[in-house]
Amino acid sequence: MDVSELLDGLNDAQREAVGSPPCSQLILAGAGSGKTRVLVHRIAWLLRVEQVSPFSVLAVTFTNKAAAEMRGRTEQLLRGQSNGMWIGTFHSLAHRLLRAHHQEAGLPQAFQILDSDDQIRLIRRLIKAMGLDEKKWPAKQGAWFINGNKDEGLRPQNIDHYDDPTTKTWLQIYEAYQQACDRAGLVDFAELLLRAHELWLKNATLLRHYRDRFRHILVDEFQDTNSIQYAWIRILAGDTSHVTIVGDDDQSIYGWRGAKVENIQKFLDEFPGAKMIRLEQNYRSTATILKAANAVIENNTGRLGKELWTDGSDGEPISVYEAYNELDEANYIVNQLQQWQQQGNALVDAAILYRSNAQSRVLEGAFINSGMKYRIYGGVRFFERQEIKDAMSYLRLISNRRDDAAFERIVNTPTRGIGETSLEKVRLNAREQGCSMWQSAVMMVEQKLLTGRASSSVAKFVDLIDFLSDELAEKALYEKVDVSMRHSGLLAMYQAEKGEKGQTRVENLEELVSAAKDFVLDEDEQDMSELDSFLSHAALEAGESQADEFDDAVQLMTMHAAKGLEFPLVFVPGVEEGMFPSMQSGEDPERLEEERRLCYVAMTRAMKKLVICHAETRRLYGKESYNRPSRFIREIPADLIENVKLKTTVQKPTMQNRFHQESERFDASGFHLGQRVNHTKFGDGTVTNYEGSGAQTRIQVHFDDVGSKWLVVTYARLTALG
Ligand SMILES: Nc1ncnc2c1ncn2[C@@H]1O[C@H](COP(=O)(O)OP(=O)(O)OP(=O)(O)O)[C@@H](O)[C@H]1O
Ligand SMILES: [Mg+2]
Repeated sequence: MDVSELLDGLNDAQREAVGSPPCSQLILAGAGSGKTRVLVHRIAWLLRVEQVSPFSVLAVTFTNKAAAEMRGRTEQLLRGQSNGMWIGTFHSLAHRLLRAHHQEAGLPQAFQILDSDDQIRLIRRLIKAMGLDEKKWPAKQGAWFINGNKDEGLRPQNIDHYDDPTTKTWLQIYEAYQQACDRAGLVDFAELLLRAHELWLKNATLLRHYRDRFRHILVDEFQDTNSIQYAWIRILAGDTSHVTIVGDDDQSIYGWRGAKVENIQKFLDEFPGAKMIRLEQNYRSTATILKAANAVIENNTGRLGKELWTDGSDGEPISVYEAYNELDEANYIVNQLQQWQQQGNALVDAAILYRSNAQSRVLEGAFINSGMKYRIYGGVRFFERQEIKDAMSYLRLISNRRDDAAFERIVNTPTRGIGETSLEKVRLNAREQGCSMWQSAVMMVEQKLLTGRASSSVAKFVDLIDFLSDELAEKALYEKVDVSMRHSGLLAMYQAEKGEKGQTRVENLEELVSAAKDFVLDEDEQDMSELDSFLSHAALEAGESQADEFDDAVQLMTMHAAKGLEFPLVFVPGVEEGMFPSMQSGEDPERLEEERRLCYVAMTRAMKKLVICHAETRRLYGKESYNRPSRFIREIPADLIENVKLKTTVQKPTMQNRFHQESERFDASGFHLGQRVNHTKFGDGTVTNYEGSGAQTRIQVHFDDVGSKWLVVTYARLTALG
């Protein structure tokens, strides 16, 4: 057998990691040093050379996208199927386990996943039902408390409240929430992991079975595992399995969500035989990018310490663009991308990585204006869109009547004349009876506990769901989706919604039918109903694969979502104090260091060219702020930077250039962003924004006395000052 291709194209340290006999290993190395590549080759090596059965391999990665890639690349190296291997995220693997052993885990067969949005809604309702003031007890904070404790493996009874009244109340909320979830057969993301862990703690036979099976466990991005994830791997491995972990302490960016970089040290303590391998050559980035990233991360303390070098060329300097405001920044990026395209490059090779999702809106605006294609990872993802969640809720309720979150979402969507008062009665009754909303509704109709109109509306809703579930029992999955959205009136409701938005929603619903048509059960899920499997996939994979996957489009995502990925051209907008590092982290040394690691992650995604932008003023969340460039820019050695200070200019339409719009760019007689101007009525001000072109150009001026106004340049009779 020719296995040389498994080692060809690897350096010595990488070969050692890939080709050693089965053992536990820690591969600790910086960004772009080939950790993920080693992991994939290692799996292939175990299967092809060590003749390990694919059934004995469990591999964990960070996103579904990475998991799909890992499976694809392994199959390529194996020239065939990797059937039997478990590859996935912690969440998807835990989910798989719970599906297979729902009884042992104390879950109903049709249990559903509660996503974070629904989780917050449920908590909000419970807080209200407990008679607490929502302002003092925000649902989001409740979710934080609950998830944070679950990530540490803590149930309410394990948490000490030290007689602190605040903690006591949060605990009560946690308890009420857990009861509601258990009653409804709902499992949130953190619960997936906690239950999967408890399943093994409680069930020795099951644990033994899986321990015997998974003799080879491999974990990518190990620096971002939290306590429960570590515990889950630890108990599964026991003393017999070989565990390979791969990580980089400098890329630990989920501390805020409970990730523990200390798990690396813990691993070394608990697997004393583990081999430690360091990779030091970076194959991803130019020397310039690498030097810059190294210089930034050096400002952190307590690092495990790694040196990265490359024998690649210096490449281009890092561009730092000083924008006037966020619109100027977006326009600049679009311009640069147009040039990139003109040079014969593909858009898909470029990415924009931002600190916060809210930054994408302005960028999207600029892309739409210019007609350039873009794809957002993570924003409002397909399966998280309102209309999709509505449609899925019908399916969820058809599959599981106890799903209160689904019930709440659709009982009056489209409107059926079931008011908040009646619903409140149904809720109250459900609480008193300790039953689901559905049961409570049925009971109240039967016992005539609701007023006439509400009662008949609720009865109709109950009949509708019962009818759908009978009618659709034998139908194909896509028909279930199609018929339920038509019959329930959901489709008609969105068809009646006017304008672009309504149309997009209808298109999305149609897309959902196609998604159902394309859906195939995984080989290991054959014992599950197609519908349940579809619902879980939707919740777990929300949007990671998008409809327009094959279009050439710029990729937009948060820095967090970019982990493990690489792109020839990377833009990082909004690198300002208060944005990045964020306002809250500026003062707190630990959080500041996590922001710096995030900066390191963002910079090291770039292969050839890195462009950093900052704006003098920025409007975000409806507020205007004036920010200094981020300290992270100052931490980059000046000789690696090329400063760009091209302010985008606004075209001033004159009678002449209405007909020759392209011909006249701004010159000394026109306006540009930041320009001081005078208006006969409003006085002096500064140009802060513009949109449109030619005679339609509108500019926004912030007047010293009367604040911001939008003006059509042609009519505004503005004069330039200075
Ligand atoms: N020995 C090698 N020769 C040539 N290219 C390599 C080698 N090792 C890795 N690469 C390439 O370098 C790039 C980075 O590799 P990889 O993504 O595995 O790094 P990583 O350490 O996992 O990075 P990150 O920390 O960002 O996850 C990839 O394009 C990979 O194909
Ligand atoms: Mg990687």
